[in-house]
Amino acid sequence: MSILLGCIADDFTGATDLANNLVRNGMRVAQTIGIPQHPFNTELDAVVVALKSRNLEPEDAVAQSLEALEYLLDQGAQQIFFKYCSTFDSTPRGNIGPVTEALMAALGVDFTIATPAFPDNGRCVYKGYLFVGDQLLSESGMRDHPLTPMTDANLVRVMQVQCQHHVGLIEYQDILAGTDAISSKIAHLKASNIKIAIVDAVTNDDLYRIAPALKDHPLITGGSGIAIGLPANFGLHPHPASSKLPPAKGFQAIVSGSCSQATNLQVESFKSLGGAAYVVNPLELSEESEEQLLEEILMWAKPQLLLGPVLVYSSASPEQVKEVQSQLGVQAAGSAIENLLGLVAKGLITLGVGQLLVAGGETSGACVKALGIDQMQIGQQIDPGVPWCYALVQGRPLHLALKSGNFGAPDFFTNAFSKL
Ligand SMILES: Nc1ncnc2c1ncn2[C@@H]1O[C@H](COP(=O)(O)OP(=O)(O)OP(=O)(O)O)[C@@H](O)[C@H]1O
Ligand SMILES: O=C(O)[C@@H](O)C(=O)CO
Repeated sequence: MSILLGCIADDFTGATDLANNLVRNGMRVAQTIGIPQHPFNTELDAVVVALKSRNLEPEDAVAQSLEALEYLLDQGAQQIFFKYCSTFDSTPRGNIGPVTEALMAALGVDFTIATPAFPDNGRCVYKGYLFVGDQLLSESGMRDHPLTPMTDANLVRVMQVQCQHHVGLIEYQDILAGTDAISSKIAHLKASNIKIAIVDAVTNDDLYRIAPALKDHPLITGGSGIAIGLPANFGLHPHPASSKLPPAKGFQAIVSGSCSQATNLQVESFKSLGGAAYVVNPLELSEESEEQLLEEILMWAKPQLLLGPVLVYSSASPEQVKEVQSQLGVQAAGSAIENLLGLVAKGLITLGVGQLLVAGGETSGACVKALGIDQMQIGQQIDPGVPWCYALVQGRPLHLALKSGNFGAPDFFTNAFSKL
C-alpha cells in the first residue's frame, strides 16, 4: 500500500483539523498519535502523524519531525505536508522555521510555501499580515497565549527570525491573478534566492487557486486551510461516505485545559446552561496532591454523568494564568495541569464515558497519550476544524473530539454531542 500525501502535524488537535479537511475533500485518511511502528494494511490516501512538537526545544522538534518524515516516505508518500497552527503558534526559536528548513534539507527541496490561512475559521493572510477574525494576530487573544504568545502579525518577519533561508511573500494580487501567475511568482522568488514564501489568502477560492500551483512541490507547509485544495491535485473529490463513524455509546464528558478566548466562552456558555462543571485550581496541584485531587474529581463526576455531560476544566482568564505561571513557572504549570487532565480523561473512561471532548492542543496531547490511543478514524465535522473521531481504548470504543483552543462556536460543548 502506498500513500499519496504524508502529513506531519505539530500538535494533536491540529492533526485532526488537517485530517478533517482532507477527508471532507475526498481523501481516505488515518491519523496516528506519534510515529507508528508498522505500515498500514488498509487502503489510504493520506496519513497524518500527530506529534506534540510545537513546544519542544527546536532540536527535539526537528528530530521527531525527521523521524516522521522517514516513516511517511517509507509508506510511499508523494508529497509531504507540515501542519502547524492557523495562528502560527511559535517562539523566536521555533518551531515552524527550524522544522520547515530541516524537512527541506531532508527532501532536497529549494523552495516551499508557508500559509496558516484558514478562512473557514477567520484566519486570513493579507500582505503577509495574519488576521484572526477582524483583528491582527498581535491584537487577538493570541497575544496572551500561555505558551506561545504571538505579538507580531507580520509573518514574513516572524518566519525570518526563525529561519536561515530568505523568506519572501506571494502577495494577494498574484493570488487573484490565478494559478499560472502564482507559479510564475514562485519561479521569480526562487530566482531571487527566496526559499520560503508566506502566501496571502483571504477566501477558500484563494486557497483553491493556490493548490494547483503546489502540485509538483515535494513539501508544503501551512495550516489546514491550504489542504482543502490538495486532494484534487491527486484527482480526488469529496464523497459523503468518507466520514461515517459507528454509533456512539456511553456517558458524555468534556476535559478542558485550553485558556483560549473561544474555550473560555464555551466554558461560560456550558455553565450558564446549568451544565455540571468542576474547576481545577492549579495552585492546589502538586505531585503529592494529584492523586487525591483526581479521586475527588472522579467521585464528583460519577453521579453527575448519569444526568448529562460533565465538564472538568482548568481554563482561566489571561490574568489568572499569569498568576499561576508566576507562582509555578510556565512549563511546570502547563505540564502539571496537562498530566492531571490526562489522568482525569482516563478515569472518566473507566466510569463509562464513551463520548469525550477535549479542548486545547497540549491538553489533547496529554489526554490521548494517557488513554494510550495510537490511531484514530476521522468522522463528521462538528464546527470548522473539529471533527468527531473514533478510537479503541483498551478494546472499548470511544468517540473523541479534540478541539483546538480557538475553534468552535460558544455552544460547542453542548452542540457537539448532538452531532453524533
Ligand atoms: N489555569 C491555568 N493556569 C496556567 N496554565 C494553564 C491553566 N490551565 C491550563 N493551562 C495550561 O495552558 C496550556 C494550554 O494549552 P493548550 O494547547 O491545551 O490549549 P490552547 O493553546 O488553547 O489550544 P491550541 O494549542 O489548540 O490553540 C496547557 O499547557 C495547560 O496545561
Ligand atoms: O490550525 C489551527 O488553528 C489548529 O489546528 C491548531 O493547530 C491549534 O492547536
